[in-house]
Formats: sequence, C-alpha cells, structure tokens
Amino acid sequence: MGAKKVAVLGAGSWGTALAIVLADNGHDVTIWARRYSQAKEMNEHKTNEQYLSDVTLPENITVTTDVKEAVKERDAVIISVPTSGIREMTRQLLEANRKIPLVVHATKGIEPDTLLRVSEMMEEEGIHKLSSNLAVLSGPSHAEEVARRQPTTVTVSSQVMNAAKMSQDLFMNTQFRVYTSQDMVGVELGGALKNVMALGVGLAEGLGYGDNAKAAIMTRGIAEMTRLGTKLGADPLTFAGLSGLGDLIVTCTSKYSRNWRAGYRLGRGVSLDQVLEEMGMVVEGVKTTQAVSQLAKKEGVEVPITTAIYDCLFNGQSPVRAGQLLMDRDPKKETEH
Ligand SMILES: NC(=O)C1=CN([C@@H]2O[C@H](COP(=O)(O)OP(=O)(O)OC[C@H]3O[C@@H](n4cnc5c(N)ncnc54)[C@H](OP(=O)(O)O)[C@@H]3O)[C@@H](O)[C@H]2O)C=CC1
Ligand SMILES: O=C(CO)COP(=O)(O)O
Repeated sequence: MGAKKVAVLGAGSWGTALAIVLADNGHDVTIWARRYSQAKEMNEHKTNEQYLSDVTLPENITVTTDVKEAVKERDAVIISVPTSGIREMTRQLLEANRKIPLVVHATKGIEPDTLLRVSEMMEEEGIHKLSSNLAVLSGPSHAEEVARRQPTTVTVSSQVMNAAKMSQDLFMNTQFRVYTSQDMVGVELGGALKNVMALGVGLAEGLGYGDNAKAAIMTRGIAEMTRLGTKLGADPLTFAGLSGLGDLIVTCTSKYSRNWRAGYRLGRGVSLDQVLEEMGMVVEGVKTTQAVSQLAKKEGVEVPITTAIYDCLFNGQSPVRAGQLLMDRDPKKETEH
C-alpha cells in the first residue's frame, strides 16, 4: 500500500507504539499529545520518557497539541486514549469537523453506568458524522515490545469488512501481523474483560498463590468472558482468538501488564488509591470491573471471578476471603452455564 497520512490521538504508551508501527510502514504520522511539554520533548528529542523510555521515535513522526491540525487531511485517525477520555476525544474530533476515511480505536474498556463498549460510546457522541468506517484494534500487544519491533499479532475488527481490511493494510508489517474480524462486539469485549482477569491473577500472586491458581483464574476467566460475551451477541470463537485468549495470556503473565501489577500490589495489601497513584499509567481493569459487574447483573449472567475482584476493589473484601468464597461455591460441571 502507498504511504498514507495518519493521525494518532494519544501520546501514551500505546499511541506512541502504534505510531512507530505506522511510521515504520512509511506513513506520514502526526501524534496528538494533550500536554505541550510532552509534544516538545517528542519533537525535539524524539523520545517519550514518561511512557516509553529507551525508544527513539522515527523521523516521520511529528507531534502537536492541536487536534484540528493533527487530523487535517488525514487518510486515517487512530484513537488511543483511556476509556475515560473517549467521549471528550470524540467531541474534539467532531469540533475539528473533518471527514475521515477510516477511524480505528485501540482502547480497551467498558464505560461504567452506561455499560457501553468504546465504539458504542463513539457512536453515541456522533462519530458517524465524520466517518462510516469505524474499526477496533485489539490483541496481545504490550507497547514496550511493539515499540522495540518484537513480533506481535493483533486483530482489527469492524462491522464494515472494508474498514477492517483498510486497517489491516495500514498496520501490517513483518513484525506486526494483523488479522481481520467482523465480530466487533467480541473483539471489544475480549480486550476489556481480560483486564479484569489480569487484576485477579495479580491479586492471587500477590497473596503468594502459585501457578495452579493462575491457571484456574485464566481458564475459568475465559469461560466467564465467553458466557457474558455470548449473551451480549459476540461470537464465542472470538474469545478463543487473539483478542480473547491471546490477550488474556499476555496480560496475566507479562511483566509489562499494568493490570497484573496493580492486582499484585493489591494482593500485597496496598490500598487501591495508592496502587493507582504509583502506577502513573492507566489501569483500565479497575473501572471495567465495575462495568462488568453491572452488566452481568443486568444480563443475569453469573460472573463469580469478576464479583470476587469487585468485592476486593470496592467493598473492602479481603483477597484471601474472596478466594475462599470462590473455592467454596456449589459443585458444578465444568461446562455448566
Ligand atoms: N500500553 C499498552 O501496552 C496497551 C494499551 N492499550 C490500551 O490503550 C489505551 C491507552 O492506554 P495507554 O496508552 O497504555 O495509556 P497510558 O497511561 O500509557 O497513556 C494514556 C495517554 O492518554 C492521555 N489521556 C489520559 N486521559 C485522557 C483524556 N481524558 N483525554 C485525552 N487524553 C487522555 C494521556 O495524556 P497525559 O500524559 O497528558 O495524561 C496519555 O497520553 C487503554 O485503553 C489501554 O488499555 C491497548 C493495548 C496495549
Ligand atoms: O492490553 C494490553 C496488552 O495487550 C496492555 O495491558 P495492561 O494495560 O495491563 O498493561
């Protein structure tokens, strides 16, 4: 594919790593950062010390704090801000009022209270006025490894097959392999729900439990994710793919996972407020745990692991007791729903 003009909104770990993939593919990339000091550092020193130290940005990336300028005459816009920033970011895009041939979001979360997925939040804000091609990019992909060009596979999904194909063409290279899917519901839910399970595995390991507990949470966790996802209209097979099992594995086992690390610190007895303050980066699983609990109640789906994690995060439950209660549940068949 020929070189395209692409904007990446969000200069955190993931936005920066995705911009590097796009720049490596020869595209002309503009990153939008919300702080002037960060934009200046990225432009002048080609670094992003706060979010991805040790990485040098390619020459074909420029950084601006002006959304209008970032999205001017762009073939594609990539959105990579936390779920809590999605509505405001979409509103700023609408204010810039430029038609965009392709919009790809790379955010993993569900909004508490509205219980909407990220693409639904964007639709509700009116993204369709700017683009009829909305896709999501998700999968096992820590920014730290992507930025170092280590082999990575992801899925891009859209209800519009051509949008998924355009996204694949834009990102795909020899280190970054991209698959397409049309199950946007499943791909978005997989990316959001696995963060809850990573908090759970971190909690268990923080308590000193071993690989058996980790395997239990991951395996029963994917069952829980699939049960809820299927009820919400996802293809169950999606949860066996990159944006389900693949991302669950990487987030529950990687030293880079903020969700795992947050869970681990909680398991060591550190308070949630302190954990979040220490992290300095987004831990999406915390708000997603709240959203999934609400969603499961609304849909009448049993999510015992999520409920246990919710109680530890928000109801002062001791992680040891939460684990005991999970183990003491009524006997079940493994495949029972
Ligand atoms: N890091 C990773 O490896 C991966 C992350 N993701 C997902 O990507 C999304 C972004 O995460 P990530 O880049 O890691 O997060 P980081 O914490 O590394 O960076 C967050 C970025 O978003 C900006 N930001 C925060 N709040 C807002 C807001 N309200 N409006 C606009 N910008 C905002 C921050 O700006 P400032 O610095 O000014 O606060 C910063 O640039 C998350 O949903 C995450 O789950 C997906 C795959 C991999
Ligand atoms: O989604 C991710 C990897 O695929 C990043 O996970 P964390 O937010 O837990 O670091």
